[in-house]
Amino acid sequence: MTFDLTFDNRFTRDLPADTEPRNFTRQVHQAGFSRVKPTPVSAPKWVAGSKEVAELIGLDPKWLGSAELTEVLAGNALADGMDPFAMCYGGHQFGNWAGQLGDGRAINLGEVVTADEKHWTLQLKGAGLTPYSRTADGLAVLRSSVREFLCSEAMHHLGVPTTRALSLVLTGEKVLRDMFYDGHPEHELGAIVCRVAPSFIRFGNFEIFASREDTETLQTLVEHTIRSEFSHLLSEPDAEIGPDVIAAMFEEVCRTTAEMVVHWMRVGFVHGVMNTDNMSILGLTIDYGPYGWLEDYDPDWTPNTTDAQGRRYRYAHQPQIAQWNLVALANALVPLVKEAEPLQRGIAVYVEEFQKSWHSMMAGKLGLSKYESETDDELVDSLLTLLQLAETDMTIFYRRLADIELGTREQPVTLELAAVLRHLSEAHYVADEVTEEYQQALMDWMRSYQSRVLADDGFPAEDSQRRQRMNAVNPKYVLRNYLAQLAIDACDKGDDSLVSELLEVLRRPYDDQPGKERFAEKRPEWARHRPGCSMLSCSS
Ligand SMILES: Nc1ncnc2c1ncn2[C@@H]1O[C@H](COP(=O)(O)OP(=O)(O)OP(=O)(O)O)[C@@H](O)[C@H]1O
Ligand SMILES: [Mg+2]
Repeated sequence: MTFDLTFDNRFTRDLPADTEPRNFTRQVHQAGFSRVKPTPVSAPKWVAGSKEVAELIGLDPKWLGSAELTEVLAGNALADGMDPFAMCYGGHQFGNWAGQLGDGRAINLGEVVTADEKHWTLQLKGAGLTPYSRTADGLAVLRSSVREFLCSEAMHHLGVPTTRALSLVLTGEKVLRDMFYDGHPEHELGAIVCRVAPSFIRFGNFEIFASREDTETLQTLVEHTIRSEFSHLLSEPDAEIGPDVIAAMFEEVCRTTAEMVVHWMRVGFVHGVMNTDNMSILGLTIDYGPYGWLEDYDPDWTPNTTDAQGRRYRYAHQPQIAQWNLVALANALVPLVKEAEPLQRGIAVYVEEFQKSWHSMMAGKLGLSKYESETDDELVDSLLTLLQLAETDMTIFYRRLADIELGTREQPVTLELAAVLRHLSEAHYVADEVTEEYQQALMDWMRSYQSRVLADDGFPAEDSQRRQRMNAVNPKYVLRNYLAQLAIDACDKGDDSLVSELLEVLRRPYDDQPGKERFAEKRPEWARHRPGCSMLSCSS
């Protein structure tokens, strides 16, 4: 079976392979990967697929849902040209070096090469044991697979760099999970997501070889990465890969990582487990585990129950953590770059790039032509304080702010409390918190905002144009935590219609989509403390 796909497996060609052919848990040395086949499953069943991802990799969408493709994407069959393997990587977890981790339940099928010569690695998540499974079972449950599938695609359509998801299938197997780590494991439905990305190389792939002082394999991995993903940095295709090029690659990783995190901040995404093994060398969001979406704007929020104490991966801390992770990557590259200075330059680029992108992102959210530090530092700071003064839904707030008429420089609208509240009340979670003091702060801010908008020389100060600009960067539809949970509840009962409906709505997150407003509403009260809606377990 070929599905008319052509494979060109660069990773397995370029990197040294593990010489042990048997599949058992172990430390794997001086190898980039181990060849391992997905474990066959009893009753594969198609749940959902992404037509855009099929097209991206040159797969005729007619195959989506077919028995033939379901078999392959559930791990029961291989298409011609596939050469399945699990990668060896390490990582810093919650700030500590964790040693070898590796693809413990992800199995790469191979790299599809498209007519325009792009490479796309297909990877099954939850496809069975590998040498890197440690004490776990190599499997994934439907609950976490629905979350990964929907969020990958939602993030892409929001314009956030991310790995993609081609398919979601049920395996027919039961998987035992202790969701709350409280000694009450239960059987859940097993599932597999097929992820797609140009490369799944993580910071941890470099760290593992550096930690073992295996400079040779480290150099091989860096050469492979640069030749296949950063070839634009080479003066000619087979130019030698020395310290300068490696430092240039690092600088680019710093830049793309900064951009990725700014996007997260823009849409209110909290990754939840930003360990270095979950950081992509391409600046893609990877590993949709205990992630969550900010509902009320709370910079200290993290969805990950495992991180509830230290809150290392809370929303507002993500930019610093990304920098910490980049330092870990830099340390891994020191043996090849030889000196620290060029890598420190990369970190400085991260800081600069983040600051710059964050400013233009905030200006965009507010409908300003550009960020002026002199006025806008104060405007943004006071807004972020205001959003916490009364529990305020971040997504709804920015959409509704765009609707408030400010008038023009010649004819400013006189802002009235009642009118402002009419627009914004939908964003407030607790009516009692809209106190007089809050109303005062809100109106003070609204007036400064109005003067700033009307004084903006870069854009014509027309309300309708400002609304259009704001709505292009402030989504109406995000994968609210409780919506994902509703889709999971239905799916658990065999009804996958909500998964498909959400996938469809989230394809156009910035459009109004009449008839779909219920997916843009704030979190209902029942979901405030419900597991899966407000807090997520790592058990997936
Ligand atoms: N059920 C499991 N079986 C085997 N290994 C697992 C399982 N769950 C997690 N791991 C491994 O534990 C490590 C850390 O897990 P983490 O939760 O970051 O990743 P993940 O959700 O499995 O996958 P990915 O990062 O590929 O999206 C990784 O090496 C991962 O492969
Ligand atoms: Mg992971």
